[in-house]
Parts: sequence; structure tokens; C-alpha cells
Amino acid sequence: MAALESLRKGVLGFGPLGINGDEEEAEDSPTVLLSVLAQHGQMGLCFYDTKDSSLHYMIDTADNYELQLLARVIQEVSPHVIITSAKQERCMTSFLQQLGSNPDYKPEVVTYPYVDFGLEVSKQRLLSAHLPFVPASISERDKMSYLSSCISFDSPLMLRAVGALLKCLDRRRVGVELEDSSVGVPILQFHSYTLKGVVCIDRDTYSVLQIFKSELHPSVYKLHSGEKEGLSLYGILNRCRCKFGSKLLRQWFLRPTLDLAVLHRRQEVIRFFTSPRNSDALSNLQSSLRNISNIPTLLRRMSLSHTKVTDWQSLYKTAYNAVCIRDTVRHLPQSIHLFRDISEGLSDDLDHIASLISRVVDFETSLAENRFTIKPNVDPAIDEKKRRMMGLSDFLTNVARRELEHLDPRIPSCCVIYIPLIGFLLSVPRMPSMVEKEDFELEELDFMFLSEDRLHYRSQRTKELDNLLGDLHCDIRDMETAVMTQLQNIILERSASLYKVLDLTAELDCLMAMSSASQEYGYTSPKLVSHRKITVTQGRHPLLELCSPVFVANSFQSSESQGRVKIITGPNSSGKSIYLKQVGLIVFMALIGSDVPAKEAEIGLVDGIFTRMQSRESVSVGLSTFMIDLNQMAQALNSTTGNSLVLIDEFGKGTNTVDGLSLLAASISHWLRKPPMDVPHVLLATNFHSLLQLGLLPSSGLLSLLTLETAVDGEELVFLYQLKEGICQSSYAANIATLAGLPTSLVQRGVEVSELYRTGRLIKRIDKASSDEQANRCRSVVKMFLSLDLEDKDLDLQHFMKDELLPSAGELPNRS
Ligand SMILES: Nc1ncnc2c1ncn2[C@@H]1O[C@H](COP(=O)(O)OP(=O)(O)OP(=O)(O)O)[C@@H](O)[C@H]1O
Repeated sequence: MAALESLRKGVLGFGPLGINGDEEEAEDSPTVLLSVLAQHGQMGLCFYDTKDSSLHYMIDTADNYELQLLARVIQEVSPHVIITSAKQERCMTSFLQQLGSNPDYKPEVVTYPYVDFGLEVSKQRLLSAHLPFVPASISERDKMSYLSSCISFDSPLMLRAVGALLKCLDRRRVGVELEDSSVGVPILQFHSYTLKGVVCIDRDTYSVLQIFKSELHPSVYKLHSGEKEGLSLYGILNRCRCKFGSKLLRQWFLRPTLDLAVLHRRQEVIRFFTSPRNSDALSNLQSSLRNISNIPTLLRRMSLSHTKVTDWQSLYKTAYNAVCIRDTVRHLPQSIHLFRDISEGLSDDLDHIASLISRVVDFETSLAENRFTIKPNVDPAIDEKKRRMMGLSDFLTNVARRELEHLDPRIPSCCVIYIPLIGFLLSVPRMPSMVEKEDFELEELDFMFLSEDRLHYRSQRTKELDNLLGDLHCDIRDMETAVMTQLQNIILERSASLYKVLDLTAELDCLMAMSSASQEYGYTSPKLVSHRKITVTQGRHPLLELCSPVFVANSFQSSESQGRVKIITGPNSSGKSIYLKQVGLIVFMALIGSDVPAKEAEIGLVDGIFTRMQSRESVSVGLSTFMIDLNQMAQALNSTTGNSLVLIDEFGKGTNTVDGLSLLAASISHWLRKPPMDVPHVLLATNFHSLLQLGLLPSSGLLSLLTLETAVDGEELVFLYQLKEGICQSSYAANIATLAGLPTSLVQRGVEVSELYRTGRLIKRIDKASSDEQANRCRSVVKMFLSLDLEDKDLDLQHFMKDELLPSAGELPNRS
């Protein structure tokens, strides 16, 4: 043990091992339990994730009466269990009721008595929680101050929520259901969770912009292995080499940020790796990243003493490669924040862990015997026992030879074997005369069992051997297990260094993934500014440009001087929706720190992206399509600030034309009448050309009108997809209908009726013979009406209708 002790202290050199054990991931479906307490406009919450046994806490934050912040957390985390106090404010009651009415998401709601949310009770629970990362040397008295460095003690509501969460974990024995009752639910780390500075984007926007393809809730905490991402922004940018890199990238996607410092930190790394000069560093780092394993899973197994041989291999590879990454990064410019953090943050603990594992664990034998085996020179006592064990075989041959001399002369040979837990036995071949059990009895020997045609006996001599050497094997195992436990403890005490590896390498992985996507697709680094302006020069749709052989780039400018409300008209299929989505995606990409598909871009950070685009299917929500449209529009009207981006496509189509048009006009007017500072960036596509033709909007310097160019080549309509200023004069519906394959006669009749309607002329039915006579009769009726003098006191309307008008009208033609 002395050698192990010396390893504890010293840092020894090490090199790569020729090991190839694949990491085996624990893929039980993870559970997230969230505990929340809301009081007097403040909210404190925390949640436990079984996937990595981590406790995430959010410092007490103000929330509104609708608990929007809580809704946002639930949207992101998707807890399976929500724990709250039985004594709660009305806002929480109605929040939970509302949650219950969502058919897509049904968490289990658990209420505990208010006392379980007591501050002192919670602190006590925290102190007695199973926290393997707390060094054993820390006394009970100092534990509280140690813990206050891991979790904020300034947030009473959150701390009280932690108390209830720990009670629930304990009661349900989450993740340790099958363990002995003495094994507590491990908490391997505390994580601060924040939504500060997060750009507001709802689920519909994520789906309509195709940021995530999966129809499931895009939650980080629900991403199971095997789930495939279709064509989506996440899909094309996610070139991460490790799982936790992908997971972090997903988190970035779910939390686009307004924090310029965070975005600049990401941009500087991407800029470094997109330079062709640095491609070697990129590929070196990526190959090391591949060997970083899922640290939380490994540490979790360690905390439960379930460490497998392959876990030791993975941990060694992880520590070794983390050191390689750090050493490579130390040669890169330290002016880049992430590089400096890696150089300084990946501590010597990693060298220590790697060298310790490589000095202690005998991987070859461990793999062969499928149990933890240690190398020589770690513990002299074990070495001594192993030596005796090795010498045993020669020694046993001698013993067997001597035993044979005393045996029945008919027995040709014998050997002495050792079976762990049973001990030493004399093994002789079964002879043909030995048929019945009685035949097995031999003089001075105790028959034990028959196996594979060999008979096993205990003799006086083997009993002596048992006393002398019998526990050797078990002793070695026990001693090696003790070394393993000690090694585990050393590593668990250094788990903070390993989590740091996880955080920093995940960030590096994401940024390298985004850099290679940027390089491959020809993106540019956007200039991020804090003022209210968006300028995109020759922007492209990041997904469509990959599927379409030719993509026409279009620019976008939105500012006080260039207009903040843009209305785009254009025939169907002219590219309006794509343009809207393209702007949304470019802004979104800038807000996660990524490069963007454009020649140049200057993006003023927006606090939210609101969309009203195609409706999600309404069956599951129980709302009509039009109602969903209205809900989305209401969100955009009520929640936007002068710093939001609003994308509206075809609003008002779900009801009759006049009502839809008026609602649309009223909504745009609402924004245009606001003070310029409060007008969001609005990009609106519509087929209601009368919105502009009838002059339904107030005149405003903030309004600009755009259209997408088309050309008519003979009968054929050609889409040019080029954006220009102006209004679309025709919907070209007939041309598009012909393109879509509608019968020509039908299209012609449509054109005819549309023309008559537009010019206010009579539309004649084609299914009934109409005659000039009928038309004349109509005309005479109108004439008679017009000749009426309504001011005439003697006018007898009854007589006029009955005797003059109706006989002359005959049968009136119907309008078709
Ligand atoms: N800039 C572009 N470059 C190349 N192709 C484009 C471009 N924009 C759109 N397209 C093509 O045109 C198709 C139709 O585009 P989009 O759906 O945006 O039309 P739309 O005007 O919104 O139609 P609707 O009014 O019927 O919704 C796209 O699927 C795409 O194939």
C-alpha cells in the first residue's frame, strides 16, 4: 500500500497504452426531477438529472404571475417529476392546472408538506446527502462552508426546493433502486443553471425554422441515443466528435444568448479554426477529443463501486487525451479565451490521474480475467502473495506426485488443484470400474464431487494446504479490491478536474464542429452589435442551399433609416417563405455564436424571434388552425419589444378574406403606430395584395414594401427569387395552377371569372343558358329602382314592388 500512497502524492510520467476497450455507456432512460417554490413574485428551483447524477440549481429569480420563467425552464428541461409545496400561491396552482391540460407532456406532480421546504431541514438534508466529491478529509463542521462554494446559499427559495428534492430522491431511491439501502443517491456535481440573457424562441419557431428536425420536444434532457436528426440546422452544424459535445451544442441551440461576451468568446475560436493555417491543430485536437469518454457515467459508476475494467481504460484514455489536448492548446494563441482556460483549467490532477491508473492497473490481466488486477510494485504484500500463487503450480505438482504414492495402485495419475472458496482438492481420473457412487469411495479420502469424468477428493494433505495457503486467492482479490477502492476515492476527490475537462472539451468540440461547417459551407463571421440594426448582405438559406442546385442570395436590412416593417408580396412559390426563414435562421445562427451563410452580416442582438408561419397540426392541441394562428400573432403583438424579430407568413388566411385582411392590417398598423424605438423588426409575407392596393396601412417611414421577381415567358411563369423593392401586381395564380398541372379549361374559366369579378362585371353561369333577354330584364329592374323618388310622400312601396317591379322582372338570373 506504501507504493500506492507514494503514487497519491507524486506525479509520474506515463505514456499511451495499447488498449482498445470500448466505453460502455449506461443508457438507461434518464429521469429529471424538478423541485420548485414560488413566493411573492420570486421563484427558486433546482432539478436532478439521473443521466449524470448532477443537481442543477437556479438562483432565486423574479418571475411574473404567469410563471413564464418556470414555463421556459420546463420547456427546456422537460422534467418527469415536478415537486412543489402543498401550500402554494394561486399562480402556481393555475400553472400546474394549465400544465395538466397539455396532452403532449404529462409530468408527475408531487406535492410535499410545507415543512419539507423548511430552510434548516433543507440544509440538514444537504449535509447528509451522498456527495462523493467532498474530500474525506473535510470534517462535518467544515462541510457546510465547503458546500457553500458548490451551491449558492444566498437563494433561500432554491435551497428550500433542494430540501424537498433530496427528500424525493431519498424516498424513491432514484437511480439506486437495486442497491443496498446503505447506498445513498449520489450527487456528483452541482451546476448553476441560468436563463439570463436567453433569447426568447418558442417551440413552433424551432420547428418552423427547421432548427431541430425531430418532432419530439427538443430537450437536451430527452435526447436518447439512436434518435436521428433529419435535415435541420442542428443536423448540419453538429459535427461534434463526442456525445457531450453534441449535447452542449443542443443546449446552445436551445439558449441563443444576448450576452456579447459569450458570443465573442465563441466567435474568436471559430475564426481561429476556420483559417486554413490552423487545420492541423483542428485535426489533432479532434482526434484527441474522440477519446474523451462520458465522464459523468464513469464517475457515477465509481461512486457506486460498479467500475468495470473498460471504465478504467476509458478513464485512463480520457485523462491522457485531456492532457494531450491541454498541451496542444498551450501552443495556440493564449489571447483566445477558451485556449487560455484550457491551458490553465486542465490541471495537473489529470496527469496525476492518468499516471496513477497506468501505474496501478494491469489492463492486460484485468481484461483476461475480467476483474480489476493491479501491476507489480504497487503493493509489496500483494506482490508477495502473487509470487506464492505463481510458485504454487510447481509445488502442487510435487504434492500430487507424493499423494499418488499412497493411492490405490490402479489409479494411474492424479493432480492437486485449487478452487477459490472451496480450496485444494485431489483430482483423479474416473476408472471404468467406478460406476456407482459407492465405487467412488477411496481409502483415507473424502469424496467431494465428480466433474468432467474426474473425481475430486479432500485428503489429509489438501486439508493442510487449505490451512496453509487456502485463502491466498481470496486474499489477493480482497487486497486488489481495496486498492481499487482507494484509487476510486482518489479519483472521485479529483472529480472537479474531470468535470472541468468535460466542460472545456465540450465547448472546444462544439466550436470546432461549427468551424468545420463554416468552412465547408462558406459562411462568414457576423459582426455582432448591441444597437437595433440587422444587415445581411447576400444571405442564403442554410438548408435550402444544400438541396437546391442554384440558390439566389438575397439581402436584408432593417433599421430606423431603412425601415423596420417589411411587407413582401409575390406570387405563390416565388420564395417568400424561404426568405423569411432565411432571415430568421441567419439571426438565430448569429445568436448562438456561429458563422452565417451570407457575404457579410451585421446583427444587432435581438431578445426574441417570434414567428407566425405554417400551423402545427391542431389535433393534439385541441385548437382550430385559425385559433393557433391567432395565438401566435397575439404572442408576437404582446411580447415583442423594439428589439425583437417577428416573421409572419400568410396571417389571416384561416378565416374569410375580409376578416383576415382586416386583422392583418390592424396588426401591422399597431406596430407602425408605436414610437419608432418600440417597433420590432417585422418581416411579413402575404398574398393579400389588397392590403397595399386598398391603402389599408398608415403611411410610415418605417414601412417598406418588397417583392420577389418573376418573369413571364410566353405562357410560362419563371421564378427569379430575386428580392426587389415594390409591390406584386398579380398573383399569377393561373400560371402557377397550370404549372401545378390543373386542367387548362378549368384554369381558363378561373381567369375569366377572376377578371369579371375584379372589373365589377356580371359573372354569367356557364351551367345555365343565359340570354341577353335576362340581362335586359335585370337592367330594367335596376332602372326602375333608380327612378324611384324615395322622398315622395305618396310613394306606395307595396304597390311598386307587387304590381310594377315583380311583373317586369320575371325570373332573375343568379350570379354564379
Ligand atoms: N432564393 C431562392 N433560390 C432558389 N430557389 C428558391 C429560393 N427561394 C425559394 N426557392 C424555391 O422556391 C420554392 C418555393 O418557395 P417558398 O415556399 O418560399 O414560396 P412562397 O412564395 O412562400 O409560396 P407560398 O406563397 O405558396 O407559400 C422553394 O421550395 C424553393 O425550392
